[in-house]
Amino acid sequence: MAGRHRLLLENAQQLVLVCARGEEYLRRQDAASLAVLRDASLVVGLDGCIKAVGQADVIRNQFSGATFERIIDCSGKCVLPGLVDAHTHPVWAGDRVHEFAMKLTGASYMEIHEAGGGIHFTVEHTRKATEEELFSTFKHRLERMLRAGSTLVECKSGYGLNLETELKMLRVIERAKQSMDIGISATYCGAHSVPKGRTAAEATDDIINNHLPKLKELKLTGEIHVNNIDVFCEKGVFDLESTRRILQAGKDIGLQINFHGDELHPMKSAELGAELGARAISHLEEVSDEGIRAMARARCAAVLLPTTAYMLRLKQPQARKMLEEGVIVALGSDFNPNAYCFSMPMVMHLACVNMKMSMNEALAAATINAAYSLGKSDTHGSIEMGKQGDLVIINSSRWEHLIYQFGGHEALINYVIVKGKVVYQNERCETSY
Ligand SMILES: N=CN[C@@H](CCC(=O)O)C(=O)O
Ligand SMILES: [Zn+2]
Repeated sequence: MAGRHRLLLENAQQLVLVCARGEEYLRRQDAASLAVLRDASLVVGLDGCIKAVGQADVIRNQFSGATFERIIDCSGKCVLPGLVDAHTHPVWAGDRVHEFAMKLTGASYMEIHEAGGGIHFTVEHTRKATEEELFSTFKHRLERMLRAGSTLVECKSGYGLNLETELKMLRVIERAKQSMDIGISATYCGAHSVPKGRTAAEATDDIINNHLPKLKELKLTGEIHVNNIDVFCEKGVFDLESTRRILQAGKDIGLQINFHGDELHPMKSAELGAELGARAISHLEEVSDEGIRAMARARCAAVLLPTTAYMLRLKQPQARKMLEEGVIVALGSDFNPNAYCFSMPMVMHLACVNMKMSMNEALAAATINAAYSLGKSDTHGSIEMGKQGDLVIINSSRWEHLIYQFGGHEALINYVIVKGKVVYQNERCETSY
């Protein structure tokens, strides 16, 4: 095939497709065995989409007359799809390192929250920050995520709680969407906590009567494009009935339901999410057996967050039971001032060790299934013809090193590529033996 193309990756030792038959998600056995090619090459076109993937000699013949803007020799290296981080809170001011110290000496997440810290602390600082300050720290965080291999990231608002600051956060997310290489799925999370001085019922009414109509208006004028609606459904935050009202109202204006549920107490969030047609529910440390079955039936993704369970010393979500029951399991970093982790490779490692997932299951959860949780598996999450050319190249001859080397991704990741363009090249990359 002659003509000009953007990128040729040649002769990778392993090319991890994840899946190869246009699957929207992988579950049960399909998540346990991934599609991997050996001695393979890949071509990305000028439109940023994958044009061909296959055995190196076949691709060489097929593209013998073609020219490429860039060619990367991948001998001895592995190529994987860009990682997808299904859950983050990356726009905020005011870190909480002091609370980390409190938690280490025994304070629980909810004790700190009820004493006015936690989310409230971050809300106070985020309300005071300018849009420019928020954008600058957010941009820096996104760059760190990209360097750790994430090419599509879900990003929540939720440290404003009042309309003014929620919109400020969403404008910051929109600006990054328009100006940065990394892909973003934007989530309105105005129901992340009940604002000080209000009841949950008052906050619910405010969201339904004021916040959501404004979001609808801004979508119509093209100023802000929000994809998902989120609520923190938790004892002492938003109960099941308020959660239902907010999520339904969000769905009515075209948002995908993707919310926090069954984290610290069993709330029947999973049952509610399945009933409302939620795309995804995050956390689920306290999900019921019936909730798991309902999620499997409804094809509602479980977004598991290993950093949270680890840092808060919570009981681990029952990943094995979910996988056995046929739930679509995805992973997220949950980056936020409580869980300060940018790295999906470390998240996958924790999911394997603490939640007993296999490395194949963890990679499926951090690629195609995370993409599904954001309604994006038609364009992201696997290396298949027609999908966006979002890729990670690691300097190792076995892809599993990306999970195995805990915290080792900084030396291991050689290139991160978005739409066929190298957006990060690691000069200090080392060969792993
Ligand atoms: N649980 C609720 N929300 C976040 C924590 C946010 C925060 O503590 O600032 C989470 O997913 O872990
Ligand atoms: Zn969260």
